[in-house]
Amino acid sequence: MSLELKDKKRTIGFSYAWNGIKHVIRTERNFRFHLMAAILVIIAGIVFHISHVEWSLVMIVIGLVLILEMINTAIEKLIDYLKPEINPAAKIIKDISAAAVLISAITAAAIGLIIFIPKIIIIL
Ligand SMILES: Nc1ncnc2c1ncn2[C@@H]1O[C@H](COP(=O)(O)OP(=O)(O)OP(=O)(O)O)[C@@H](O)[C@H]1O
Repeated sequence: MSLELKDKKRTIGFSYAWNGIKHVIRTERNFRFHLMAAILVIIAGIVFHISHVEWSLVMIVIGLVLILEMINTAIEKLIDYLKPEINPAAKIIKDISAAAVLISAITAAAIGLIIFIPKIIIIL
């Protein structure tokens, strides 16, 4: 495959991914909430001068929550496409997918508290 064709395919791949990101921002309230929370945590990280290791942990959990929120949305859409009617299997698939997001959010909140609470206590 020529270098030019490879570049073109890569650009098209990015544009599809960007399209997916725009879609979840526009349509998913939970995703917007997690994105806002991520922005606030990044601002807090700058304000409190967190360390490189702390930044790495913050970035990992922010990525984890946003990625799982997107996968959850994709699973919901897939189920709605394949099984739009009420169905017990559809229910449990969606419930498990939502539970994955919840666990990632709890993990992120726990890491946020571990990093920021001691810094807030020092200020107070
Ligand atoms: N086809 C279905 N059959 C049975 N239960 C369903 C079905 N679709 C959704 N549910 C139940 O409703 C819950 C909410 O599903 P829904 O697709 O509305 O997602 P949501 O959490 O409201 O996400 P969003 O707000 O992003 O649409 C599911 O977790 C599941 O328990």
